[in-house]
Amino acid sequence: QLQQQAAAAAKKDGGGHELEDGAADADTSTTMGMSCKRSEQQQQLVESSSSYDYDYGALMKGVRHLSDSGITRLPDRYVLPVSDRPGVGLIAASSTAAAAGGVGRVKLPVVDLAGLRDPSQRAAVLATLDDACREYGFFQVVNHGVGSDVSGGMLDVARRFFELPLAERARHMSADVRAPVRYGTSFNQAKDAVLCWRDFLKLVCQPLREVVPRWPQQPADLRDVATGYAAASHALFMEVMEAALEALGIPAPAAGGGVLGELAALASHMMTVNCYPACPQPELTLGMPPHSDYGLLTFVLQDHVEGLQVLHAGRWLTVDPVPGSFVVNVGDHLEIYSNGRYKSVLHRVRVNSTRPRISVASFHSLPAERAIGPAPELVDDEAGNPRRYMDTDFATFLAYLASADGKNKTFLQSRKLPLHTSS
Ligand SMILES: O=C(O)CCC(=O)C(=O)O
Ligand SMILES: [Fe+2]
Repeated sequence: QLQQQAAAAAKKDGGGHELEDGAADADTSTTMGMSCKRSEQQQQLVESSSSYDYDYGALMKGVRHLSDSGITRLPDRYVLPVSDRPGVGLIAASSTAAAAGGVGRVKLPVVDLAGLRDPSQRAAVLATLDDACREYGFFQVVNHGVGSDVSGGMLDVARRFFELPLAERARHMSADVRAPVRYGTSFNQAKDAVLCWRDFLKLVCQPLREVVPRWPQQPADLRDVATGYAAASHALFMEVMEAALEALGIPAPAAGGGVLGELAALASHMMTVNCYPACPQPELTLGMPPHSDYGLLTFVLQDHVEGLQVLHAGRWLTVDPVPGSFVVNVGDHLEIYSNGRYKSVLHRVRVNSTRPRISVASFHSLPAERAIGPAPELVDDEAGNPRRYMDTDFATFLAYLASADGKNKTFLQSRKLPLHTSS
């Protein structure tokens, strides 16, 4: 029976794509085509919503294994169609965006947490944060107080995890997307028609005390280091979320109230440790396809190697890595909660031929079953601020996947109220 399942999985893998039409095949010179990629968390939900079986064959060895084996040519499974390759600049349908096209660099707006903590500077920092979330959906935080022992230690233990023998890493492979620990490769290895040049270790971080005993025991310090890092990331998330709510003009609730109170009581938190090894033909593939993130805010810690690109005004901008800073981006839930004021934007990861790259992405949001809609404070028909999104929870997400919408709209687009679909 296992063999049958593996065969079925391999077949789906080869072009099944029943929930994902358009991702690889669509005309990617339009934003719509590009938008069909779902976020990692969304992919997970897809896996959990269909009885999916993995092909535990050669594929599963991942790209670290391929890179270590010294290949000089990119295997066909990783070669993207020409229109999806990273060097192709034309990514938007509109002529202005097409004219802008291409690839550039960006120094993300800087949100200084020391300034945020200083009453005389807080308003100015909030204005920077507000601009960044509207314009880019991305910013970086500095002076955050998370020590280099914590963040540098996390990157270091991540690197050592991927240096473990494959057999040790493979102990954590799991088809159960809710497993507190999961090791794998590509974006959604069971479904990707073209694989991505990425291996990952996914750690569920909530409730922290309960899940840590299920995390890897190798390297021996991983649990300790990742626990400290997860706690720091959660604390940072709470502080930045509080600032974002203030910037949005949502009054601070009485202690324990409002969204912040809910998050303090119960938040969802997942960490993905990404490994992008050196790749023999980086211009033919991607480490991660264009996608948006599903939660409220994502905190990305990256090493000194660039690779993250953000879609802005029709161009892919490479984010300059700033050692010691966190890259923060708005997820789908915050776009909805802010009634469209903040943008959950597409981003992707490029790889290169000489330098392996490690990143750690922490996804923070409300619990999956909590319905999220625009904050009432931000909806005011008379002031020209009608409600722009329907309420959204896990169940509506699954319904979207099963619907025709899932084939040609992003999840976010599918949650927009009809009046505003063109905006
Ligand atoms: O590797 C990166 O810099 C970004 C990772 C990312 O976008 C994700 O994990 O969702
Ligand atoms: Fe992402």
